[in-house]
Order: sequence, then structure tokens, then C-alpha cells
Amino acid sequence: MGKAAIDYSLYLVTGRELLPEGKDYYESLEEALQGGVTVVQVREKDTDTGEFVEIARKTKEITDKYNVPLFINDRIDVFLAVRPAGLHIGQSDLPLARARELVGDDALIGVSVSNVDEARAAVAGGADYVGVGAIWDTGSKDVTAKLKLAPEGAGVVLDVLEGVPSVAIGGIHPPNVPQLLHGSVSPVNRTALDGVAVISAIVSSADPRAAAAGIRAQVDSFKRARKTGNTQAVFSGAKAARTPKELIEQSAALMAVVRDNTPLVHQLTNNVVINDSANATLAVGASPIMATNPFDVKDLSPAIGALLVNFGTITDKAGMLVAGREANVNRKPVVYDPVAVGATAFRRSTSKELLSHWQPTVIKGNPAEIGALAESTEVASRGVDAVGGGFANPGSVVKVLARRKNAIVVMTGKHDYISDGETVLKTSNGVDLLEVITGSGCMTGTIVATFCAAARLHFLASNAAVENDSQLVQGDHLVGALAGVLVFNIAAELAAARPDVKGPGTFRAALIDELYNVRAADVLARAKVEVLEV
Ligand SMILES: Nc1ncnc2c1ncn2[C@@H]1O[C@H](COP(=O)(O)OP(=O)(O)OP(=O)(O)O)[C@@H](O)[C@H]1O
Ligand SMILES: Cc1ncsc1CCO
Repeated sequence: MGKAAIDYSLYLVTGRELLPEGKDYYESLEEALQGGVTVVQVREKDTDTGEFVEIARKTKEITDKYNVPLFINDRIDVFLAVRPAGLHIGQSDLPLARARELVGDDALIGVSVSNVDEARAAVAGGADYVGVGAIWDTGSKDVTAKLKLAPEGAGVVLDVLEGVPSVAIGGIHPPNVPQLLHGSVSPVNRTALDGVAVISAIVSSADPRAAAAGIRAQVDSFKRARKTGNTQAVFSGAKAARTPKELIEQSAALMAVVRDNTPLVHQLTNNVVINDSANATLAVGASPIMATNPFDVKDLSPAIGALLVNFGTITDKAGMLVAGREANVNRKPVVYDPVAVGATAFRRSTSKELLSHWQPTVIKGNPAEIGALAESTEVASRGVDAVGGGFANPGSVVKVLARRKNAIVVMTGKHDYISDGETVLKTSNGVDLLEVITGSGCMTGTIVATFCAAARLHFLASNAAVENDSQLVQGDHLVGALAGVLVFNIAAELAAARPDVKGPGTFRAALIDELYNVRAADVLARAKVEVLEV
């Protein structure tokens, strides 16, 4: 088996202890191979050497039949006795250089890495692939119980691999595979995983053939989508740069999509703004549902147009975890508003937990919130508000964060900055009165979610056959986010100009009126959008 020939798409690690009762190990293995497993690693932790060699030998007979390479976990003696394609070692096993001397240059060596330093060492030492993990906790069903690398952490590792193939491992199951593949695209080089490694998702299944086929289809379809550029990592799917005029026209066109389809916008938001947010959603022609219970959200998800998660008062974490995951599974846009995320340690850790559990489509925050997510100290906060002069280079901040989070980033304020990691937009609509009503940022998130629902519907109406399992969400969500920001801020301009508006109280009511009255012509006439070179 030549070194270049390996397809790492679906890497099965064996685990005889995890087999369902009555299921034979070899039968399960063969079915998994028929389902599309492309690499197998035999792992035996407490088995006598003689028995391990016998299991490895029989396993190799089966993998050879399917022309699939076999690796032995950790045990050089077993490797030498059976001579399969390769050996897989962890950080506490035989050192890589010593392993190489023993197995020879023709054998493959895979190395487990859990951070950038280990990855660099594995690459320098000549590893043929790396297993990146643990992505999630594997021991328990609650993958958030212990924070691990998460897709974002894997992405950072992928940037140092210099072309060495990678598989992710740890807590990987069909519902989180698209989140993993999309969320781990690396921030600098845009490298993607070569495959996913699973144990119980296949081994514990009564039907390993179907389990393997399902995950293989997810990986294959992600790889196909990467080739066409039609992935969450390249959100807009737009091949050519667009002018501000084109972007404004595309944004304005989504207003009719909202009114014609009345998308259901599921919102878990804080109890300060809940009523304003629901009314703002209705005013632009969509339908709000402010459901928070996890038992509720699971059934709702297939019917929604978009999800908003705003953790301003963090009262519904369980619902937020389930709602985001279900939205990913159902390929719906997720708008995340990390209100005051930098204000407390609890908020920072809760945000990490949410983002390790699901992939947002858009992250929207004020400069203090975006700064906290970017781990920058350039902008300070006072509670839910940002204070001070802002970032020296706001366009760069949103672009870098968008690439790191694989999400569109919207940073609000007097000017709003929006980026998908490629394009950076600056908008200059809105009025100072927005600063003296509470929840203007929260309402911006609501309207952005509404227009992301429209962006997806618009895409599906013209590309009906394209939606598939590999996609977290489809549609031009750069335009969805832009449309939300423009419609909200232009409605605010119209409201502030009314003679009956005397201050924040009347402005707040007038804002709902003008969200109801604002038309595409107003957006075309008033939108101030620049495309920044960053
Ligand atoms: N001075 C301003 N001029 C124009 N638009 C503004 C101004 N301040 C805020 N906005 C707009 O108001 C909305 C909210 O932005 P802001 O940055 O104030 O959010 P926030 O701090 O998260 O608000 P909150 O915490 O009250 O929800 C955005 O759409 C933004 O464009
Ligand atoms: C004032 C306030 N406190 C928690 S959430 C919220 C709404 C504005 O962000």
C-alpha cells in the first residue's frame, strides 16, 4: 500500500468492548467496511500480546479484502508480527523517531496531537498523518461536560500541518459531523480536515454498515462542497467581488422574501428585550417564537427559518445548547449574540460551551463583545455596553474573527463592520438615539436572523437540489447580515426624523412603526455601504 494512496475520510478505531450485545467483532468490522470505512486502526487496551496479534492478523485479512489500510495502536511488537500499513502512536507511547527506526521508512506512522506544539513536533518528526483531538469529551454523552479542543481548536492545529493529512477524533457522531467539518476550517490557510475518526458511532451500532455509510456521506459531501466553494466556510458562495451597489440591491431584494414567506424566527433571548424583539420581528413581516425549553425546541427546529441565541440574561442555557445543535442538524442559520460576554468569567465560559456545541452562521456584537471573543483588550466594556474610542482597525478585527470562528461577524456601533472572512463591509446608517434605548443591539440581532432566514429561502428557491447533509446552512448570509443591519438602521433613521419623536420613549415606539413601514426603496435610497480593503 503506497503512502500516497490513503483516503482518510472515515477512520474507524476498533473497540470490542463497545459492541452491542451479541454482535460479533469481525462481522461488525466487515459491515462497517461495506458501509464505507476507508481506514481501520485496531485498538486493544488490556489484551494479552498473543491474543492481540491474533485479532490484528484476522482484522488484516478482512481489511485487505476491502483494500483498506490497517493501523495498529501503540504496540510495535504487534505491528512487527502482522506488518499492516502502519502504526499509530500517542504522546505517551514510543517516541516518533524511535518508532520510525523500528517500523522502517515504508510503513506509515500516525501521531495523536492535542495542540499546536504537538502537531509541529509530529510534522517535523515525519508523521504520515495526525489524529487531532479530543474534539469533544468521549466518555460521556454530554459532550459539553468537559471542554475540549472543539472544532475551532482543531482548526488552529490544522494551520501548522504543512500538508500532513489529519483526522479529528473524540466524541464524533453524525449530528456533529457537519459542525466539525465546517467549524474546523483553519483560520489562516483555510485547510480542512481530511477525515473523521469514530469509535462508538460505528462500533456500538446494531447496523454498522448504515452508520458508516451515513458518516461517509457527510464527509464526501463536505469535500464535494469545498471543491465548488459552496460551504459554510465560504458563506456567500459569491465567486466575484461585489460592488456596494450590488450588495445593497441584493439586501433590498430580501425584504420581499421576508414578507412573502413570513419565516418563523426562533429566538432565545434575554428577558429585557423579549417583547421588543418579538414586535420587531413581526413588524418586518416575519413570525417570532420565543421558545426556550429544550423539549420545545427540538420539535420546533425543522419548521423554523432561523435561530437567534442571545445570552443577555443566560437563563436558558439548556435550551440554547439544544436549539443551536438542532439548527445545525436542520441546516438553519444561527445568529449568536454574546451579550456582555467579556463582563464575567461565567459569560466567557458559557460562550465557549455554546460555541463548542454548535456552529453559528453569524456572530453579532458591539465592539466590547467582539473584542472579548477575539481575546483582545483594545475595547473595554461597562456591563452590556462598549466604552471608549473603539478599535484602531475594526475591519481587520471582524475579518480575523470571522476566519477563526468560520462565521460571519457583525460588529455594531455608529458604523457597523461585517465580514465573512474574505469581504469586509462598513455601513454608516443609524442614529444616536439608538444608544439610549436598551436592546437596540439585541433587535439588530433579531432582524439579522430574520434576513438570514430570507437569504436561505432565497437560495433554496433557486437551487432546490443543492441542499444536502454536508451543509450547515446555505444561502448568502453576508447579504442576510447586511440586509438586517441596513433595514434596522434605516428604520431608525425614519423613526428619528418623525415630528412625534421627542426622546427614547417615543423613539422606541416609532422604531417598531418604521420597521413596519420601511420599504426596499428606502434601503436603496439611504443605504451607506463601503467595501473595505483590509
Ligand atoms: N451612534 C450611532 N449611530 C448610528 N447607529 C448606531 C449608533 N449606535 C448604535 N447604532 C446602531 O444601533 C444598533 C445597536 O448597536 P450597539 O452597538 O449600540 O449595540 P449594543 O451595545 O449591543 O446594544 P444593546 O446592548 O443596547 O442591545 C446597531 O444596529 C448599530 O448600527
Ligand atoms: C440591559 C441588559 N442586561 C442584560 S441583557 C440587556 C439588554 C441589552 O443588551
